[in-house]
Amino acid sequence: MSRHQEFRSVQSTLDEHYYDDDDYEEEEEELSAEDQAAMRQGVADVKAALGVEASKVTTKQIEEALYYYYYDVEKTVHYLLTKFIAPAPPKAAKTTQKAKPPGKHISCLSSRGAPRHLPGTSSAATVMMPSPHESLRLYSPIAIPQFGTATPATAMTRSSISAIFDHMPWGNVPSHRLTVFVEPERPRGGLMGGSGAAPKLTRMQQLAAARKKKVADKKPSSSEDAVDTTRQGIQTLSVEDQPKEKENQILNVSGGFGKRQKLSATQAAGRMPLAELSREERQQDGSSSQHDAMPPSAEQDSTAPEPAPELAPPSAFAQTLFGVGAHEPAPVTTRQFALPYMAYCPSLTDAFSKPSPDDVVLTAQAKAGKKTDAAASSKKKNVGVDAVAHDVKALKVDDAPLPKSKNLNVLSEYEKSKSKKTASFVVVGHVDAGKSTMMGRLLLDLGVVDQRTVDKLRKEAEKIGKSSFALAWVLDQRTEERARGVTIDIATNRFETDSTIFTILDAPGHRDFIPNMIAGASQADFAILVIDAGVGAFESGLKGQTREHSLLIRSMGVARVIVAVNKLDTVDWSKERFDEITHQVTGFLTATGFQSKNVSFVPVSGLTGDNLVRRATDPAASWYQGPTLVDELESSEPTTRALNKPLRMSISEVFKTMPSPTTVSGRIDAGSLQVGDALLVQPSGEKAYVKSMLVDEEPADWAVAGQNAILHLSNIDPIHLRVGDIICDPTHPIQCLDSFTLKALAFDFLMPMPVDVHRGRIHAAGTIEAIPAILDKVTGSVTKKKPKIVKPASVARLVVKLSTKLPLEAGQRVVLRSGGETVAAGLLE
Ligand SMILES: Nc1nc2c(ncn2[C@@H]2O[C@H](COP(=O)(O)OP(=O)(O)OP(=O)(O)O)[C@@H](O)[C@H]2O)c(=O)[nH]1
Repeated sequence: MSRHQEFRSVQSTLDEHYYDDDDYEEEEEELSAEDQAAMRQGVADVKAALGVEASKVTTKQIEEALYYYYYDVEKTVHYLLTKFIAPAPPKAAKTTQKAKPPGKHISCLSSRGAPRHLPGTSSAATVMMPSPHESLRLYSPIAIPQFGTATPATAMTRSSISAIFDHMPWGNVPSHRLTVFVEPERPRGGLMGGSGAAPKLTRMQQLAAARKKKVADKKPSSSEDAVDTTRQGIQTLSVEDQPKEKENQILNVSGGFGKRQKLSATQAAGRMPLAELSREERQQDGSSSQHDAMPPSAEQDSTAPEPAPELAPPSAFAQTLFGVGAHEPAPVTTRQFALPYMAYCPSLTDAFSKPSPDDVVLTAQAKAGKKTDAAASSKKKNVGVDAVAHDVKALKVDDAPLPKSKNLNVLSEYEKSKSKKTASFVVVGHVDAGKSTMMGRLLLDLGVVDQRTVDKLRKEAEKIGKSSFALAWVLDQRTEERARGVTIDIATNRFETDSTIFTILDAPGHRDFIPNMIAGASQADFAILVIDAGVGAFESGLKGQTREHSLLIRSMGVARVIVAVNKLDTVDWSKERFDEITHQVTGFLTATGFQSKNVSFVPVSGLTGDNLVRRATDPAASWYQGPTLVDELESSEPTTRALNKPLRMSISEVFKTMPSPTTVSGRIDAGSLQVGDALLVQPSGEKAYVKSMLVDEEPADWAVAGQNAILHLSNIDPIHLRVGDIICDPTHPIQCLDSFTLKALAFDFLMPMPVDVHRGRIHAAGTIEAIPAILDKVTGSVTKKKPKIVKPASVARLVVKLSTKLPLEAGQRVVLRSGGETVAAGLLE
């Protein structure tokens, strides 16, 4: 392909890509009067300048040259001289061919993008000469982009095309006159417009970019190299190079955070950028860097080495990622800013980085034992001694000394002791039956609470319009309970008679608090069932919690119940009313499973105290000459104690006391314990030791089943202790189960269904998974296998699955509730 063909190809490509036919307009109009005048003057001037040589060129040639040089006489003369009058001798054939006026073969672009030729001549046929500026713009490598992206064809031929015009005089423009091309601002968002954000890459471009990034990432020989590279980069980010010592001094005093504060303060004061701040600091130090001293002109000189930019110190995040590096010089550390918690050592990891206190003790004990043997066998070896010394040292640091045990025979101590009997009773009954008032009055009459206290409570109760609840407030001590006038949780108190120490468990009557009532019932030896003798109240109670509570206490193993027929003062101590209630409740209780010999009735008024501690003074009550409530309580024999069984104590409360930050209280259900004993807490599985204890509020060395004890524990964190947990003998631990079989009395229809499982103070979600059998109530033998449903009042064997593991074992009493109702209760098999 000849150069001309090559150029035409390029030209056509450019035309094709950048010019629409619509934009192309032939300028066929005549010269304006102004142009004609300029042309006439130009021709005259050129001819005058050429002198005799003017005869060698035609007027038309002069006009065309003038036109294309915009009437520039000097350029026109130069052109005519070099082209027509005294042309340079041809160098070679090829060059000669090159010297032919290109305008004969090409049409060129004006600055507007249209060919400039003398009006009245054909664009294709007329000699067309691009101005030097136009040729530069067209063929300069930087000129192309202004029209958009060059096609591959133009890119390939661009360099070769520029050579075409090497010989042309208008190509020899002095460098100082060359157009300096400033690349125009690219349209925001690319040629297609858009937001100006990075254009969306195509799938192919994304893949290419990912591949490129992958190759770039692989460049460091190893990951360490990469980290080093990054670290070096971070190091170069440091603002400070010179005033290291001063910086270190500052940090030695205030630490990294102090430095950070200093910087922040300065920045805040001056509102200067970090880079300027750094320079400011250096100047203060009197050690301006070379870079700082450089004048702005020098900084801008392109021949000068690229000045190091003002760099920010590595961010705290970068330092967190890459650290400081042991080999790095101290100044780098001066730019460390303290992050919150950077110096914090998580106690959890530390907690497991060392042996537990128990492990240390056991190891020390084991080694101490071994040491004796080792010393006897080989005294020459001092290794064991060092080990024991180390362990002893560890003991001093980590562990509280273990409580000493007196190694008592607790059961024989209990038998020898002449202490009073102990008994716990739960007070149950329908809401507002008068349970709390009755217990408050009992405590007042027994002298446990003095009259002044009750008067004070009465005044307080009067303020909120609840003066009738003054006695109830002796037990209902919570603000919410007092405000609402209902008991919410079990309230405990204690009193003594001549023969027995009683613990009161005052249960809430409201159906919303049945779980708390169950918790109270699980600790009781017997129960007082309070019935409101008022007209209508008894009847509604029998349908409500009188019935449910009776069922529950029986299911919880309570065999003895004293029925206190209360508020008889409101019915004028009517004997008929009392007899009626006695008759109905006896039938109901015996149907529930209580033996009639274990059920007794006392007509009382909790408000006045009649027949509680003393006999009724109201003459209307003279018809009753039977025992008072306290008499009934004293005559109630507590159930047999499981003294010889493994220790089981359910936790009622966890609290702090002076002798121990970890104190628990509860009733000992089985077994015994003494100070110094090791205990196991389930379900946490944590071990603890009995540091000291109180039994019935008196310091004691031991405690047995049936007693309420307060234990001060050591070597355990309170986090492992919760209300309802079981404290047991580590050698005979209670198991934690998530499935069990229950022999239950149905209070409602039962089938495979979700239930709440209550045992003492703990409860969890569960499901009746299967009903293997219906049992005979008396003999316990199977009457029907795998029933689909269990009717109320039937006894059935149930398989219950729990959502979580609970400390459970055979013989324990469990209550199942569903939809806020008690549906079954029974014994774990
Ligand atoms: N007239 C009379 N009123 C009584 C008697 N006993 C209690 N009351 C009143 O009955 C109301 C309820 O008494 P509480 O002792 O709060 O009843 P409760 O059974 O403990 O209530 P909950 O525990 O919330 O179920 C109070 O206003 C008492 O003054 C009584 O023997 N005679």
